[in-house]
Amino acid sequence: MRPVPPFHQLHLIGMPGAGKTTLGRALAVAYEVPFLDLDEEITRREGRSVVDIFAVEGEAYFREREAAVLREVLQQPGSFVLATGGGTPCFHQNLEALLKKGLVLYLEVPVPELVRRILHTDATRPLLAAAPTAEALSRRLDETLRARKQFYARAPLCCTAPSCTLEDVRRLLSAYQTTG
Ligand SMILES: Nc1ncnc2c1ncn2[C@@H]1O[C@H](COP(=O)(O)OP(=O)(O)O)[C@@H](O)[C@H]1O
Ligand SMILES: O=C(O)C1=C[C@@H](OP(=O)(O)O)[C@@H](O)[C@H](O)C1
Ligand SMILES: [Mg+2]
Repeated sequence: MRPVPPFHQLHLIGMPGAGKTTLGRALAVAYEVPFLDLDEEITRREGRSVVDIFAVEGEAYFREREAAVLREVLQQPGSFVLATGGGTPCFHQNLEALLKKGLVLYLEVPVPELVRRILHTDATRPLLAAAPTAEALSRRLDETLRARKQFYARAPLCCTAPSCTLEDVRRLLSAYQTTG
């Protein structure tokens, strides 16, 4: 019989490169629940990549679609793990929607580690495209984090390990259940 997961919906938030998609997928496997990635859901509905949406329609359009698709996804029945996009909690009252429907976990990763990861990945991140060097990327991420911290800080769960593991999340979930 499938074990009951210690959450109804688990929502991962954090900066680009924090590992939301990677850890989210692993958590879904570990807890035997479906995995949803908000960027993928947007891409599927739009029939084009996030990069294309940003390039052709601009960020405001992307944020509107993101907010609409998020609300749709949050209505899905049953338990699941959701990886949001880095900016998701910061627009259109999305954080309130996330907090209302599930347990929100912030992956807090230091900027130098984000820089290392983003430089080593070939997935394009449109908001960081204007940062051609590691220094520029680092400055850009610092600024972005400064603006977003107020949103991320409202998550009831926060993993501060630079490389958050399944075991770290298990501990956080069990401490959260114990303390209420
Ligand atoms: N814990 C980790 N340690 C090292 N690299 C990681 C870790 N988690 C993710 N990465 C790498 O960082 C990059 C961004 O990960 P991703 O899961 O796409 O982040 P996000 O969805 O938060 O933007 C990918 O190349 C991924 O392989
Ligand atoms: O930080 C952001 O504003 C964004 C992060 C991306 O997701 P990841 O955090 O998964 O890279 C994606 O939603 C879009 O490019 C915008
Ligand atoms: Mg992602």
